[in-house]
Amino acid sequence: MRITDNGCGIPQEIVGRICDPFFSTKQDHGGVGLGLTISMAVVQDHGGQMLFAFSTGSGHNRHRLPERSRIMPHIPSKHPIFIVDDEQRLLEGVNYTLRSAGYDDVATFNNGRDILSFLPDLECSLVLLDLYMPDVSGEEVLLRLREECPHVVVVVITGVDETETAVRCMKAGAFDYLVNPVEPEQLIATVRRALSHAVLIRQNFNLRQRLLTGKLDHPEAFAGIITANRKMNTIFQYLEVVAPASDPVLVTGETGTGKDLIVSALHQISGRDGPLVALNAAGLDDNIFADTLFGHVKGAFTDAAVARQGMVEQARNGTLFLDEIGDLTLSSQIKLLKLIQDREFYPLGADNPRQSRARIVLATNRNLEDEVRRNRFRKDLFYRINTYHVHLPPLRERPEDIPLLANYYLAQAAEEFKSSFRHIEPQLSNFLQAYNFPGNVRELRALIFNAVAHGGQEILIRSLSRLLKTSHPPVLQDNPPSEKIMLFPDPLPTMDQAIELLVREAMRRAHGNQAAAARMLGISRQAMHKRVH
Ligand SMILES: Nc1ncnc2c1ncn2[C@@H]1O[C@H](COP(=O)(O)OP(=O)(O)OP(=O)(O)O)[C@@H](O)[C@H]1O
Repeated sequence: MRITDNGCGIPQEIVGRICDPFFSTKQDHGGVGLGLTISMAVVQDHGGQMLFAFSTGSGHNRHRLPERSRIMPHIPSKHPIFIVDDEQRLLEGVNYTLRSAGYDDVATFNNGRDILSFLPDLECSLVLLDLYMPDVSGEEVLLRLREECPHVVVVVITGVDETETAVRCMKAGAFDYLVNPVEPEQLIATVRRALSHAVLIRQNFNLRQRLLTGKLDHPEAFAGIITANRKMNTIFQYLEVVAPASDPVLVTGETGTGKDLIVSALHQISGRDGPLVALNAAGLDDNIFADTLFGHVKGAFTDAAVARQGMVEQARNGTLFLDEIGDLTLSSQIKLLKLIQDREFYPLGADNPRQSRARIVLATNRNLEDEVRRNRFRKDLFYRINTYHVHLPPLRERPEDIPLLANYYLAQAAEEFKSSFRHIEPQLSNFLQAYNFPGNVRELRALIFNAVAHGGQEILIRSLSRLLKTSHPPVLQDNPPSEKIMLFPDPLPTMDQAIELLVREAMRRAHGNQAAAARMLGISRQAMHKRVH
């Protein structure tokens, strides 16, 4: 079902349901040939449902639509803009400028009362508001909008250049205040800024809602990511909020934390109709990077017997995933920055640029801030790709996931090797949790598969014991010191055994320096000396 703002294509049953109490605007686009004069339908995203209004051509009867009939099934609408002005000429002028600039989801209102009749369900992104109107003034509309629809951005456009009024409007929450005559360029630039602001407000709002409910809209997209960790769940919620946007997403985390899985899930919920196309940038020199990404035309260089389509084009309207972005050469970074900023690129040998519609997602296991400090990663590129950023916690910071993942991989390995080792006992789980897994989930998987392939539980215990001897105990780094969690084996060691272990660990970390080890444990040097000997 498609409903457009000129009223065409409105199905009979919907018209039948809502044509009686109608809502009017000054715009008149003609009828739809159903024996009714429908002048406009405004279609909006209404939290999973659709809200729409339409009017007869006469515009005499103005009623608020009853709740029931205004709520319809969801049809996504990108950035609806409402213009409110009692002067027909100005209303049409702004409408025309917006549509000429490609904003075709625009509705017009010739008075403030009509727009207020939609509150609090007004689901547009931006209202361009005249101040001086009969009936209800623009200032009153502004106040009600700020109060009841805080996610809607309001730009005041008025013929009166009064500082006092401008200050009052800005204080009341207007995003900007423009004085007529407004140049088209100025209007478009303001609308662009206001819509970006609206996207941020909405994302913020959605994120808060999700965090409050803790629910996911697309649990199926994350089903392959085994976790019981709260932080991971919050990351899923964040991804659901930013998935429909077009700005880049940066995914960081140590090796083996599941960045690839996250990118697949993000693509799945993005609603994009193109494919997910992935490029691993590690080890690519600048020429190969450019050729792989942008392609070339036939004859671009000696061996270019045929044209090559680059990955940007292959991704179409989908997702372009650039992995190991921290390894890009500086010259490739410039090319990538241009692609992200201008959304266009030149295949090698092409005279004209091509447009890119793909959403760019980037991943790295490096600390990009460090790389920027060391002048190995461009600061401008870092800021440009850092708009949406998720950092996956390492496995040692989500110990509750270790038994889950171990059993998950054990089931797979037991099936593959026809093994009877099919369950990890709690004691063995504790043993696993005592290891810090520098290779994260990938390492855990290899450990389990290797054990099952070579004999089962005994091998797992032996491998783990060997690993534990040379590794640091896993301490959660991001909690305040008083809340640091240490993982203990089961059964617990006795007091003496625990003290002995602590002393040994402190001496190891202090490279045998007793004074330094004593400071670590908060005891005197003499006490340390006694413990060591
Ligand atoms: N939470 C998880 N649930 C199930 N499998 C996982 C999970 N996290 C990671 N894996 C698995 O671990 C392996 C490594 O994951 P992935 O390739 O996504 O890591 P990565 O962070 O991209 O690593 P790298 O930086 O080395 O590319 C894959 O086999 C992946 O399926």
